[in-house]
Amino acid sequence: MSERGAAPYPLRPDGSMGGMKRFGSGEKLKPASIYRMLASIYADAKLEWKSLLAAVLCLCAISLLQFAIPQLTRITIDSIIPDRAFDRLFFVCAGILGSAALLGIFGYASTSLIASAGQKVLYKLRNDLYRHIQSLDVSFFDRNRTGDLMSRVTSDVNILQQMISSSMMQLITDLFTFTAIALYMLWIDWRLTLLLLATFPFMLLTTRLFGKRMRSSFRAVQASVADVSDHLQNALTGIRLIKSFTAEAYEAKRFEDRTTANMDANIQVVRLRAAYEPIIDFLNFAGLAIVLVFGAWLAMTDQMTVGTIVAFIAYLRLLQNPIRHFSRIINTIQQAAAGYERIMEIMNTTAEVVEREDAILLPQGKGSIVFREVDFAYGEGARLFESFDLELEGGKITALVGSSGSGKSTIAHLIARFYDPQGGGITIDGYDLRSVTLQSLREQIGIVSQDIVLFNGSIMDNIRYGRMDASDEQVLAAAEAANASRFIEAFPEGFHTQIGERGVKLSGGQKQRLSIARAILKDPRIIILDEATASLDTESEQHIQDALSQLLQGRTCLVIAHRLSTIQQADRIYVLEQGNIVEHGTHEELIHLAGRYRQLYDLQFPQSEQTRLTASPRKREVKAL
Ligand SMILES: Nc1ncnc2c1ncn2[C@@H]1O[C@H](COP(=O)(O)OP(=O)(O)OP(=O)(O)O)[C@@H](O)[C@H]1O
Repeated sequence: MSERGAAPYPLRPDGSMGGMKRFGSGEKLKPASIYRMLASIYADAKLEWKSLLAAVLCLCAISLLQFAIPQLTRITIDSIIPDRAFDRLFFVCAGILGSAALLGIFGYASTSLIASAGQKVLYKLRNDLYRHIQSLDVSFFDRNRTGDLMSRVTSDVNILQQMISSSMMQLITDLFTFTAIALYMLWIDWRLTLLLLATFPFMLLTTRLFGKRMRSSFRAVQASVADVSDHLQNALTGIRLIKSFTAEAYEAKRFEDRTTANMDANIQVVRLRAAYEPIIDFLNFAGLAIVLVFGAWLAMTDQMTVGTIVAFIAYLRLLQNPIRHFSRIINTIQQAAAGYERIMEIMNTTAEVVEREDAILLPQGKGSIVFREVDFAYGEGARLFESFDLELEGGKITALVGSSGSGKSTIAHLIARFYDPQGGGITIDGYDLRSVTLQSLREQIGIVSQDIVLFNGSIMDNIRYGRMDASDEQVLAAAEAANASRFIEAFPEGFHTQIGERGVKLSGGQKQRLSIARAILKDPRIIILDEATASLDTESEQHIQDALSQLLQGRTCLVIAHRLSTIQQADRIYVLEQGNIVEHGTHEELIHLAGRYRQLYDLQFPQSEQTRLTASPRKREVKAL
């Protein structure tokens, strides 16, 4: 197997990740993209239009109540106090308390309605995103970092959630309140109102200037979060490697570099916010000064009552609230828009390996696999195969040997259609892989490799992964055939023993037998063993060999092996070097050919060299290419 894992296939020279761009480079986020985000999110929210409508009505009521309370103050100052109307004080008191209670009720209703509609939209978005990521092909995962993808599904979606649940509601309330109050103030005294509103363009300008800078800082924050989670993911899964190389200090330093970038980006955001808020506060006070000075002059010249000035001051706060909140809301919206773009990048990435519209179900046949004039390169890399031909006879065992990087695993990947060749074609029983559905193709292929993935769950669940609808009896039979029953039953909880991160630990050989049981249960027509016994000791290898011979019976098998002891029974062995077949034949034929295979064999079994010298030099009918 090639070394995939620690550093996935790197970025292209331009820093891009193929289908998907990387973020954090300060690209421009246009208002149009914010609008598109809102439109698309709220298009999804249409499903929830009844709750949204009810929430909007609640918000209107909140705006009216917020407008009404200062009116009570004005009435008290302007008419109740001068008239000494003690009896009306009760109504003022009841009015204020009643309005406050209603504000609470409408606030509760609108918050919970919007929050639950928002949650439902995000639930859908997160699941769509996950489903879409799963539908993308292997090359997408080669190009993109796991931690980065994880942060898109988790933290980017969370930011959107924050925006939908709290910020948007605040924005809507503010807009209603602002419009109602501005109209009222204009009606009462348009000169004072216009004077007051003169500070608003400055506020908007400041918000806009800071908004631009904040946006790129947010992107940097989000990109650094992705870097941190990517590093964590790599380091935690590779903790054994780190320890064996005592690379803890080196890794800690690399982690520190990423957290430093994250800290710097966050500090930048805080600094911007810290500079922005005092400017807005200053403009707010300028508004207050205008109301007080100009209002006092109006009152002194009997053009306005004191009550109206007090109401104006109360309204001023409400009028400024939207702008005040706007900075916070705009932050969240900016963050959400950056997150949304990152999410949409994935959603807009399409798989390269796709099913044709007229794809048919691959019929059950003998399972003969033919590569005809196949050209293949990974991504933009150098060509690995050129006009490559290969035949795997149905129902027979074919082995691939050759030096590391010669392309053995790639052949397995091409058969499973993890990648498509750029030229030529691959057929199974005469059906081009591109003409059949992916499901029907992959259902007929079982892959057992050296890297065994077991999920958190019981042993039973893990074997059943091979065929979800299998009965318990079938799972037990598969485990028996894979020589796994004995060790499974030795656990106190038998097949219900939990494995994975928080369950029991299994040895390499035990894991391997579970993966073979899984493949036996799947009962595929084609089996690919990719270095399946590479890292086992002799004892467990014997168990596994027995299990494997059960698995291989009557199927088309492709065995990729470095250890030549495991493939001597193969019907045909191909020796691959740098994407070319250099020899093929049976084990005996290749030994007598005394070529590359013989060379590899002698390296692994030095005592056979002696045998060779004494063996008759009878030439077999061997094809050496
Ligand atoms: N996903 C990938 N993206 C880019 N290049 C890849 C990818 N997988 C493999 N390669 C490259 O393709 C070549 C063939 O790799 P492959 O894994 O098929 O070799 P192999 O014969 O199976 O090697 P080994 O015996 O070491 O497993 C190597 O040069 C490898 O670096």
